[in-house]
Amino acid sequence: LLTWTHDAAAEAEAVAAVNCSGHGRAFLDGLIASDGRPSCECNTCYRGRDCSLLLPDCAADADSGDPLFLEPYWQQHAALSAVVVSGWHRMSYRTNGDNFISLQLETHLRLLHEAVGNAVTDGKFIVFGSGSTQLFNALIRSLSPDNDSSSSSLSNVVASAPYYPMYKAQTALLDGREFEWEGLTSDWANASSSPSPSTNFIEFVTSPNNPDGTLKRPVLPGSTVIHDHAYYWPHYSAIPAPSEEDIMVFTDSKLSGHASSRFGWAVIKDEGVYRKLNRYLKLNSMGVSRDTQLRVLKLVKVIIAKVKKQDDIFDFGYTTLSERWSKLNKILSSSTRFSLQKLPPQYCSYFNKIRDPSPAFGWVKCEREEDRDCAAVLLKAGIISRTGIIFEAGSRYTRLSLIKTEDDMDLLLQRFESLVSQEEP
Ligand SMILES: C=C(NCc1c(COP(=O)(O)O)cnc(C)c1O)C(=O)O
Repeated sequence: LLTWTHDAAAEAEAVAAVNCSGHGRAFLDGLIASDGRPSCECNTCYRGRDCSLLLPDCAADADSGDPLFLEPYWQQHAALSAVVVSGWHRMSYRTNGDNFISLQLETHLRLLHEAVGNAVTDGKFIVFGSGSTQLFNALIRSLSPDNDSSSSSLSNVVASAPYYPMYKAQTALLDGREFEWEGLTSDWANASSSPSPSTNFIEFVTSPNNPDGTLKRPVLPGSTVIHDHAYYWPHYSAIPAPSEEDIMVFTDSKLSGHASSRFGWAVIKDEGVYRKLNRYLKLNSMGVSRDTQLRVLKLVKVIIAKVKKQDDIFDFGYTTLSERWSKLNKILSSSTRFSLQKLPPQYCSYFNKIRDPSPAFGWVKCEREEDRDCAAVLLKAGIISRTGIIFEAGSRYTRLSLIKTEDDMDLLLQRFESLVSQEEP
């Protein structure tokens, strides 16, 4: 018999029942409409009280990697994935001593990596971040010489193009005396004189890569490598073998799709780096919200319980992305103006089969000499993409997000089909 949770449950179910025509949703903390009920928050190009109006000639927005393709999965598993937060849930600053993490959640993340087979965590430490974004600079500072150390060496932070722009933007913003952004690995790898031994290189290696989905390896010999495995899950990539790197970063934004919960984690081999990281996170934010940790624990438990069983999230995600890729590839197969990255089918230990690629993003190249600004060409055709310039890959490339809502994907396919149909045979 429910007592004090009854009203909270009723409130949550009432909001979930608000009709947004399948082109939006209402939230408990959404704006209140004139009739006193939470408003629908509509998908791109949809408007009206119930999101039923599709704006004509509205641009398809394929810019951000907003992982809403997984929203239907959680709506289909509402009872399993909901969590009620009591008014007195974990009010203290302290959780499990000084590292601010839920031991249950840490245990379940280890179980998840074991079940999926994408990372080895035995004998390694785990640290939580408010998004993996918070962990990038935490790691750079923890891997750089202490500013009070005698060594004058700096950490040169580098990445291979095309790379996730956040690495450069954040490092430049938070630039400290101990480190600075030093550009492309290729410039250093080809440098005539190898970097002086006192120079410490920190290399971001994103595998699978954002924007092009390729599985990447470090380029610079002797560099300290941060392996960003945001997309090393079966939705997006074959899992040939578990990653056993010394520094690995993951995010729930791409695992369950809960980008707004701001939850990432790092798997760290070296205890010294682990301790420095913990100190950074204590001084920077005193840990990740415990409300978020509770919610992520619930989601991870659902994912683990369904691993390799009927309707597990990885099957849902891979099936959804594969269908989207086959439609996009079909449209572009008849184009001589645009091409997409070509990734090989690969054996996946999770599905135990050779599988087609299903990366989160399409990496489009404009092939015509005159189409130098590829993002501008697509924008003119009503497609918002993310220019290759910010990935340091030049303007002839542009990125398409394939992980947004079904509505976004439908609009993108419509606009691209129309654009390609205008090509002279
Ligand atoms: C949302 C997008 N990127 C998220 C991302 C992140 C962000 O993770 P958070 O945990 O949401 O902060 C980390 N690493 C890589 C390689 C990523 O691509 C994007 O590129 O549009």
